[in-house]
Amino acid sequence: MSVQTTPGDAVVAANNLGLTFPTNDGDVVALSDVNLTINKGEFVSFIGPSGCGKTTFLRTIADLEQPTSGTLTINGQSPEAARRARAYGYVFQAPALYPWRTIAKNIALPLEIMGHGSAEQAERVARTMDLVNLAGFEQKYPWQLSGGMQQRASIARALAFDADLLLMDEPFGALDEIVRDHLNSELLKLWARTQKTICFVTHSIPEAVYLSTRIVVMSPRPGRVIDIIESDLPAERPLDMRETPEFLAIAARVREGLRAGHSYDEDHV
Ligand SMILES: Nc1ncnc2c1ncn2[C@@H]1O[C@H](COP(=O)(O)OP(=O)(O)OP(=O)(O)O)[C@@H](O)[C@H]1O
Repeated sequence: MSVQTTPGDAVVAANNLGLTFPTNDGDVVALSDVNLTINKGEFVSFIGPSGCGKTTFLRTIADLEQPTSGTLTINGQSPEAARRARAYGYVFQAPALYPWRTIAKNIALPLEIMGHGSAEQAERVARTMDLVNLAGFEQKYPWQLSGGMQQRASIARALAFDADLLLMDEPFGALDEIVRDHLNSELLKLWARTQKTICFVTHSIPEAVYLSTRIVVMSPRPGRVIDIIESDLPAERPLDMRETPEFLAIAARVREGLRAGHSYDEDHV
């Protein structure tokens, strides 16, 4: 399945992308024949059951895994060149903050590694902490913050070097629903303010529909894209939009795609 686009706008372009892991129990096809173009400023969610290759796709974009077939470019470059150019920020499932560093020092760490001067570091830390509504918590340690605040700090860390592309692997999966709702609407505002391109992995249909301009439905064994759903929901999305018929219609289509992927498994396993 592929989506046509103007060449210059493509941030991520996968063509017949495949990735097979050799294991003791035989080959695991984590990605098979993935064709997907993600344009500048899109918010694309990846949804599918465990093992369908969502994380592997993000890790391949980030040059943490190597494709075994097909091609993948980031801003027209190889993943390796994109990594060297710091083309993306990566937010992991768990906040992964260093407990011995303050929140400000955690956010500054990649900037330190990149050799930014201390004034530049301070300016960027202040700006990104403000963006995720954490101003005032600079000198706290991770354990002094709630789970949601820690996850916001890790988003700030990914934003700090101001890459245009943000890769987010189930960042809110471990949070309770109220906090998750709040962070979902915060993330949408942040996306609107920064105009970044976001690739977002989730297991939640409402989360995918609420956040995305496009939803990529994936299925396992082999990991592949089975549907790409365009959202025509307005950019302004209050949380109660999730009860509207338009929202529920998109959610139903995602659910249908997931079900179709599941029956494929039953037929072929
Ligand atoms: N390094 C590895 N070596 C061998 N197999 C791997 C490796 N990494 C991932 N896999 C396998 O590749 C498949 C895709 O894994 P991946 O983590 O991308 O799935 P996922 O959709 O992100 O799952 P989840 O929702 O559980 O995070 C799985 O079958 C997984 O076991």
